Amino acid sequence: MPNDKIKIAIGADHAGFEFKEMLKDYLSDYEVEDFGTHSLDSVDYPNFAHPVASAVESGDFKYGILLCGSANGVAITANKHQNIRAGLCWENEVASLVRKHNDANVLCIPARFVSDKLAKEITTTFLNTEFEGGRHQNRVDKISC
Ligand SMILES: O=C(CO)[C@H](O)[C@H](O)[C@H](O)COP(=O)(O)O
Repeated sequence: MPNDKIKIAIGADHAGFEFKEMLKDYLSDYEVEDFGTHSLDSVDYPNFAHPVASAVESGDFKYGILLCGSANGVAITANKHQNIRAGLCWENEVASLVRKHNDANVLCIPARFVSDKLAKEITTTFLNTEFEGGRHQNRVDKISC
């Protein structure tokens, strides 16, 4: 039987490690590949943000999820990749808008600034919201330089 689950690449630094583990359990309806980190030991977020961004950029994964303390480090890193649109989401409405308006393909969650309940809600919203296209497609097309 073909596996038609949506593929998600997930990664975090030490600050996002526990939320990453929680989200992996939460996302049982998806095929989730964990790009690390695998403990609470202090690590450097680019070591995980680059591989997740590359995995999405290659087309092997539909979405990426990245977590660090503020989510700025992982978002800045992921957005260095040409075809990545990584959005920092700290509440549900922002997660909805980053899909509807920006066609984001990487969700960045600030683990030190949201509850685990909100992190789950943000993730659900992101994964279930479609890009609206239209005027937003024109703008997304102008992002690359
Ligand atoms: O890089 C970040 C901010 O842009 C992330 O929030 C990191 O998780 C944070 O910098 C880690 O800080 P720590 O003091 O080394 O735990």
